[in-house]
Formats: sequence, C-alpha cells, structure tokens
Amino acid sequence: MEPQNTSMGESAHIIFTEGDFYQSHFDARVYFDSFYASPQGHSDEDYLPFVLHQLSKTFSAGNLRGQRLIEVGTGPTIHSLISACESFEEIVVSDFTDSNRREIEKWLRQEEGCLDWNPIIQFVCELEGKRTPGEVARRLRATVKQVLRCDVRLENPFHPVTVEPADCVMTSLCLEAACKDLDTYRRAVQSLAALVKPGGALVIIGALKETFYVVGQQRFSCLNLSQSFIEKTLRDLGFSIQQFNTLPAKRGGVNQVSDFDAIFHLVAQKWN
Ligand SMILES: C[S@@+](CC[C@H](N)C(=O)[O-])C[C@H]1O[C@@H](n2cnc3c(N)ncnc32)[C@H](O)[C@@H]1O
Repeated sequence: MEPQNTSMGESAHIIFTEGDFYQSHFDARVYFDSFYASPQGHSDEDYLPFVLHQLSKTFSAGNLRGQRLIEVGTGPTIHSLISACESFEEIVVSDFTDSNRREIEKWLRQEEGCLDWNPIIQFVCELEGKRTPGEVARRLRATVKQVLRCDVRLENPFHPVTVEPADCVMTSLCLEAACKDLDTYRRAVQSLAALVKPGGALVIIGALKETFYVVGQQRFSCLNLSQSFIEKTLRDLGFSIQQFNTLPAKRGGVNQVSDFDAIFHLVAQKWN
C-alpha cells in the first residue's frame, strides 16, 4: 500500500505510514547515510548536534541513572545511548522493523559491514572530554542486553515479552512516526509511562508540527504535534516536566527532507 492521495469519490485522503509500511519500506542504511553519517547530520537540519548536546547534558548531570534504561523505536541507531550508557547497568533497545534490529545487532557484534558510528561517538567524546571512543563502544556493547521487537501501539509494546519497569525510558523520533492520530499518541505515551519506575524518567526526542520526512526517495508520515499537547499528555499521566528544550528549524533554510517547526528534547519525571 502506498501512502498517497487516494481518490475516494469526492474526497481524497492521505494514508498514514504505520508499522507495516516501515517493515517493507524503511531502508536502515539509507536512513543512516542521510541523517547519521557525520555528527553534523543532514545538511538541511541542525537536528543531530542539538540532540547529542542535549543527551550529553541530560546524562552527565548525574541524577538520571539506575539499573535499567529502555529505548523504544531505536531504529538502526545507537547515537542516543552514547551519553546514557555510563549511567545504567543494562540497556534494552527495540524497534518494530526487523532490518533495523538486525543493523543494531550487527553493530553490537562488530560484524563486517556494520554501520560506522565512530564519527558520532568521537564527537560525543570530544564534547564530554571524559572517555575515549574505544571505551564508549566497549561499554555500549557490554550494556545493551536485549534487542526486542516492539510496537508502541500495544499496551505492552514488547508483547509477548515482558520487560520490568526501568529507571529511564527513552524514545527518539518514533512516536510521531508510529502514531497516526493524537489518541494513538496518547495511548503510546501511556504504555511507555507504565514502563517507567516510580521516581524514574521519560526522555523524549521528537519533532513539533512535522507532517512528513523523507528517507532516500521514500516519504513517511508524521503526526503533527504541539508542545502544549505533549506537556498535557505527560502531566495527565502523573509526570512533572523537568526540561522541554526546543531547536527551531533552520531560519530561512529550505528543508527538503522534512517540514518540522522545531526539534524537542524533554525530560519528565514520574511521581511516586
Ligand atoms: C524516524 S525513525 C527514528 C529512529 C531512531 N530512534 C532515531 O532517533 O533516529 C522512526 C522509527 O520508528 C519505528 N516505528 C514505526 N512504527 C513503530 C511502531 N508501531 N512501534 C515501534 N516502532 C515503530 C520505525 O521502524 C523507525 O525505526
């Protein structure tokens, strides 16, 4: 099924690209080459340096640590875990798409032809001035204990596997891609919230007012989100928002690969 304007009598509607579409159309390698081949990320966006800086600040502060971190909708990426991996004993990563999980497993096992995260790891090491890239890669490979299939639209995203609640649950650019409407988004955040231990934290990276992004020639839908809706969703679930940082899209720039107004990074703490 192609996401396109579909003639339905008088009206036309756009099909939202959900999980199954990712399974058949999301190219992990093209995604990596477009957005993660260097620390600058895609030339139309300032997304990647902003996110790496925010995650570094979040996990260097020292108050966000514990036994387990779960990342949901990891895709084929590990950049979000570079700063976090020192603060947790065990990391669980997950994605809907088989090929994305395979790319992560290839990197974890250092298989030939795996994605080259060295430039990004090096950038974070220079930013933090504490660890060498070799130490980071070793720590990360030792800390990621599970690579699970997940579907954020389910009450238990890892069904039929059960994962014990964690000190930190993180997700990056997944929910707006996976959820076709605001109700689905709200329910997905609720499922992630249930995976956070009392007193633990939810870290979300996402895009505001985004309706699409492009990977190679393939266009994917995004749910148009506002900051106020995200904040209300989290407060209603018993979270206090500790940080909500935004980076507006490049001023005057032409972004051919997406149409977001801003990138956000938030940290929210679950009340006991
Ligand atoms: C834009 S990518 C983000 C990947 C990565 N987290 C990042 O920050 O670059 C969106 C990811 O959401 C995943 N995804 C789509 N639908 C999903 C669902 N229902 N449940 C879990 N993940 C889903 C896709 O497979 C893809 O890896």
